[in-house]
Amino acid sequence: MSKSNIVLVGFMGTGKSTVGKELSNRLGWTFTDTDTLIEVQQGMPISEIFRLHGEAAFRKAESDVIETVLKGERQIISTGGGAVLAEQNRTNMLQGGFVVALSASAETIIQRVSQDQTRPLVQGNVEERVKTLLQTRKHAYDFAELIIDTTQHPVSAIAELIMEHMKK
Ligand SMILES: Nc1ncnc2c1ncn2[C@@H]1O[C@H](COP(=O)(O)OP(=O)(O)O)[C@@H](O)[C@H]1O
Ligand SMILES: O=C(O)C1=C[C@@H](OP(=O)(O)O)[C@@H](O)[C@H](O)C1
Ligand SMILES: [Mg+2]
Repeated sequence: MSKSNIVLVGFMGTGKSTVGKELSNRLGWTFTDTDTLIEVQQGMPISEIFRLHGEAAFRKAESDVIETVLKGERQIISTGGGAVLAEQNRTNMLQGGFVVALSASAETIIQRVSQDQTRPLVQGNVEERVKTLLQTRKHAYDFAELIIDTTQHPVSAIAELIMEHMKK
């Protein structure tokens, strides 16, 4: 494989953080979750960053982290669901890594994100918020080099699919 990082993108709840950890364990590559890095840098959870500083400040931090992290190599980089919205981030991802998009059915996403109520963009009526955002971001992940629907697959199978693809 010519590219030295794997970048996971996709809507909230498609499994980027979970699959990223699994891939990192299997490949022995460093695991980096951009959300976790931002939380460590700012010393507070994502929900607090949104609440105290607003989404725009979070997006700026996210772009900075993506640019910095992509300078390294042999990393599995799990991004947040909105990281792909900025064109510069998409350009950096494609330049610095092999970009894999994870997807899932709306029902699956609703079920998965309902179990963890910390995501600031899907507070309140989770079903309605997810459906609206899914519509807004319908084509946001199309730029990826590989797209995997995770609805019917366990995490281990998704990691294997990605590893199989890297061998080609
Ligand atoms: N393939 C899968 N099958 C079943 N549950 C999954 C799968 N991938 C992730 N999950 C679960 O869905 C939830 C969201 O996963 P997470 O990795 O945080 O997604 P993301 O980082 O894309 O928002 C977690 O509870 C996780 O255990
Ligand atoms: O879709 C989004 O805009 C967001 C997704 C979250 O990450 P996950 O996709 O890992 O849940 C996190 O970055 C933040 O809450 C915003
Ligand atoms: Mg995540």
